[in-house]
Amino acid sequence: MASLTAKGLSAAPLTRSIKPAAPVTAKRSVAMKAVSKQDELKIQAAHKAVEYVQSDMVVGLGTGSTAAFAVERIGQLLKEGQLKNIIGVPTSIRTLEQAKALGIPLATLDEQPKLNVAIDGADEVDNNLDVVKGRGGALLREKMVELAADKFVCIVDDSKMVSGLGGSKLAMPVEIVQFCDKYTLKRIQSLPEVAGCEAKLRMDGDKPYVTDNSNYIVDLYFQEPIKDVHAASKAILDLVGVVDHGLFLNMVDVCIIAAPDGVKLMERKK
Ligand SMILES: O=C(CO)[C@H](O)[C@H](O)COP(=O)(O)O
Repeated sequence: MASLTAKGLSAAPLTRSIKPAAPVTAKRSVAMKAVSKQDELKIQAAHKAVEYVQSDMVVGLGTGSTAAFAVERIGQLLKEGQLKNIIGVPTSIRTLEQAKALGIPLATLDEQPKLNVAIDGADEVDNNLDVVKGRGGALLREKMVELAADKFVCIVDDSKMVSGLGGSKLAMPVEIVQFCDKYTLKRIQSLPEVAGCEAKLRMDGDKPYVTDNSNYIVDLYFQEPIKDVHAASKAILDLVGVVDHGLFLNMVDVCIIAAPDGVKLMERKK
């Protein structure tokens, strides 16, 4: 198990002093609609994560409802002049469009191969800070961008915490090429490293869901947490036809977890 510290946010190693976020109320959200209690937690985690962003940084912009609050906050700070000269590297077309609308200057990994920080949500987080991502379908670009960042800050509400990955009984996604998808799906499901999982092609209405990279997604459903996530990761990735999967292992540096009783921070010790 990785060595982690859990601590209150007052002890967080943040250096930039910025105007504190306006108190989160049920009236505030990305689209200024009423937000749920869970969205309030996501906003708290997102705003805390944005304190890692300083002027002149290249920042990975995650995908999903939690990450969208961080993107919104970065846009707001740029507009107010509290942040300057930020370049965002979006992890999906959705995020690219949101960031563009907010006026955040953008680049690709081709143009900015080295990022200072990336901020993104997750679907499951375990005590080692290994995470499942990609229920929003953006896993490949997320993994590429987040691996290129000096610091990957993961932001979640406490509903995402699990004792073992796969334990939420929700999907663990695998991005595959479209060619002979049923063949690849069967090969994934037959791997001993994911024995007992059920594999389903992700659908978008009556058609397969297509990722930003024109691939399909196979969602794996587990009854029990995955026994050996590293073995599962390698075995899935070794299959020809698989592009990547939603197990993000040894990648998260800091996880900000918002819960009704406060916001906590867990750090991976290097
Ligand atoms: O990996 C992702 C998208 O591919 C998201 O970060 C993940 O699904 C969490 O999303 P949300 O913050 O909406 O719960």
